[in-house]
Formats: sequence, structure tokens, C-alpha cells
Amino acid sequence: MDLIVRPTPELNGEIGALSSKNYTTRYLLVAALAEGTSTVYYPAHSEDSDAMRRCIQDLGAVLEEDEEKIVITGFGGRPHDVKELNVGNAGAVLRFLMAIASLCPDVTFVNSYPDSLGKRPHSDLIVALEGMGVQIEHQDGKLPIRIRGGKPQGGKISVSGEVSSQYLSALLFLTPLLEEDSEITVLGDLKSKVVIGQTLEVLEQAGIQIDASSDYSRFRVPGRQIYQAKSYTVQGDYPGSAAILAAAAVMKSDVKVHRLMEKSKQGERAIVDVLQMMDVPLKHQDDTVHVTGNGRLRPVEFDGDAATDAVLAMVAAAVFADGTSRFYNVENLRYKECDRITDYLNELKKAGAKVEEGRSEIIVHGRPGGLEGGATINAHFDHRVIMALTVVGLRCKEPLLIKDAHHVAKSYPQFFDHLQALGASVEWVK
Ligand SMILES: O=C(O)C1=C[C@@H](OP(=O)(O)O)[C@@H](O)[C@H](O)C1
Ligand SMILES: C=C(OP(=O)(O)O)C(=O)O
Repeated sequence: MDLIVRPTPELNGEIGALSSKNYTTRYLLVAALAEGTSTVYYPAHSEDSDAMRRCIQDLGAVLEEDEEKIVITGFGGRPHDVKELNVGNAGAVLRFLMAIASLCPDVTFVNSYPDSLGKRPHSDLIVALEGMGVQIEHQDGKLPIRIRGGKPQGGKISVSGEVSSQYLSALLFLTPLLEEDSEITVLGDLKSKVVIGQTLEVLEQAGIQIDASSDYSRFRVPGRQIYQAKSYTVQGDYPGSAAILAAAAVMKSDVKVHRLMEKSKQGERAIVDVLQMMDVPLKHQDDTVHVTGNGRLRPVEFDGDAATDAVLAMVAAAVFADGTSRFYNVENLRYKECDRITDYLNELKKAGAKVEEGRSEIIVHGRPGGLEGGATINAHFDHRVIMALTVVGLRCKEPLLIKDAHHVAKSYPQFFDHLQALGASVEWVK
């Protein structure tokens, strides 16, 4: 489905942030790996979290659900002998479950999004798992991927962190279940390092003991551990909320987003600091971010690796700043649902933005007077491109038509409802 974003002068109102995608996938997984029955309160409801839900059921977890929670009886360290798993377009779910599937005799991950997840690389994880004695068939490191496991071996394990932190997270979920103790060494410069903090936080809550070096380059993981059944509460999601906050920042607004923990380990909470650096009037207290925008923004320089899933929203705000902004250390944006540098900037240019790319950076020459708009946008199967182009479209002179905007449901199905509730002029078209 396509969506029209029309110029909108003002946003006003209050919303509750959606539930965190990263915490939901992790809590569902540790609950599935536990012996006994766990409860996850306020899980995210999106395509990615549904993918994890569906796959852990296929692997033998038993789920009962109501409005506020999912009660999960885990399969412990013994997943069912499932033949096929379909993770949809969810990268983290795929990578985490590739590691867990190595406990099964023979599982194939199908390629249901050939133009998105089907293009993303998994070689670094494949190499690490092969080093643990797992046999893997793949298409040059890509889907479909067939994993013939059974009894992966711990011990000394190396994994590259250069492309994604998800490979390391995957091994951190698997190794506590192995017979042997493990020592994981991370090769190269670990990207999205802050996300490993979320993995370790959840593992600790699940009763798993891991000794991590302070720079996250080495991990000692005792084997034969048991995931404990626990109750978890999912916090609000900063990456999705970043787009709402950016929208409020680029125009006259009085917008509150609730349920955004000040002490969260989500790196994307940096959206608050970045908007403040851009002189956007806002307050963050009692887990509520309150933006009182006036449409005036200063340019900013930011290391985007610290907040990988919020960079596109930050760039969308910078499009209207009164000067040149730079987002650096962002090469791994190229390996997401689309190439979030080249593909994203091409769409921004269609709307009239002045942007330039380097291998690992995005440069934005702000246009405080607003953009022309009047363009048709290709979503590239990417929820974050859709959200960011919506932010831009609200301040264009002519409407933007976003093709296939339904892919927003990968992480934030209520995004357009939330924006409409705040007064944005957005409309689905057939
Ligand atoms: O571990 C996770 O849940 C995620 C890690 C990040 O990926 P990379 O480590 O590939 O940057 C992030 O972009 C993704 O949305 C979710
Ligand atoms: C990149 C993302 O997710 P994943 O890697 O899990 O597909 C994202 O949510 O922006």
C-alpha cells in the first residue's frame, strides 16, 4: 500500500512509545531457551517480533497470549527437530536463530524477502559457527541457509564484529548452553557495540553468567548453564520514537512521547541529545520526552554507530537545519534492509534535499526554507526509510507519495496512526 504525506504546519498531543523491538526479540528468545514458564509483559507487536514469536513456537516453545503479555514455556537447550524456519525480513531474528538452530539436526532458513534480507551478508556468523563444527550450506553467505548442527562445540571461538553486532549476540545466546566453556574473541572493530549491552543485560536477567571485557572484545562464557524462567517487562522503543521526535522537531509542535526510559541501554536514546545539540527545545524527565519545536534547527556532527537505528531520523531532521551536518562511522547502514546510505540519500534527493555520501558518512546541507517535495518515494522494503521520508514530507511544499509504505510494519505498525493522532496529514492510498 502507498501513502501520501502532505505538508503539515503543526504537531500536537501525547502518545505512548511503542514497545522495544530489540528487547522483545531478546526476551522472547531467552524465555524460549529457559526451563519452565516465563512471562513477557508489553511485548512489541510488529512483523519482526511476530517472526521471533512464530519461530520459537516452531522450535517447540508453547505460547499463550493476551492483551498485555505472552506466557512462554521454553524448550530449554533442546529445540524441536524443525525442518524449515521463516524469519520474514528480520535480520536480528535470523542471526540469533541461526546460532540456536545449530542445536538442531537440519534446518533451512528460507528466503522470503529476496530484495531485502535476501541481500544481507551472514558470512561472519557462518564462519564462526563452522569453526564450532556446524555444517552450513549458503548462497555466498546469504539466504537460503541450511544448517546441519546437532552438537556445536564451545571452546575458543572468533567472530568478526566489522559488519554487525548481531553475530556476536547470536553466539552469546548459544554458548551458555554448550557442554564446553567458551572464550569468544571479537575480531576487528565491533559495530553497534551498544547493542551488545542490551544482549548482556537480558542474559543476566535470564540468570546467565558471562564475563565480558570492558571493551567487549573478549567474553568468557561458562558452558552447561540453564536459562531461568523469569518475568520481563519490555521498555519503550527509541529507534521508532526517534522518527516521531524528529517530526516534532522540524516544525511548530507540542508533543510528548511517554515510556522512554532516561537510563535505557538503547543507544538510540541519543536522539534526545542530538536534537538538543540542534537547539530543539525539549525536556526529558519521568520517562517522557516533551518537544516544543519551532522548526529552527542547528547543524550537528555525530558518530552514528552509537545510535544506528536512529540515524535516518536524525538525518531527516538535519535536512532542515541552517547549515551542514555530518553523520560519520555509519558504514554498517549499508548492510540493513537496504543500503541506508545510497538508497536513502537517493530518495531524499528526489524530495529536494542536498545530501552527499562517503563510504562511511552522510553529509547534509540543510535547507531551512523547506524542500520542494512533489516526488514518488521508493521505500526499498525499509521501515526506517519510510519513517524518515515521512518526517521530511511533512515539511515539503508539495506532497510525497511513499510507495509500499506498509513495510513500516516491520517495526512500527502504528506509526502513521500515531502521527495522525498528533495532527499529521498522512493518508493511505490504494
Ligand atoms: O541486535 C539487535 O537486535 C539489533 C542490532 C543492530 O544491528 P547491527 O548490529 O547489524 O548494526 C540494529 O540495527 C538492529 O535493528 C537490531
Ligand atoms: C536493521 C534493523 O533490523 P534487523 O537488522 O533486525 O533486520 C532495524 O530495525 O532497523
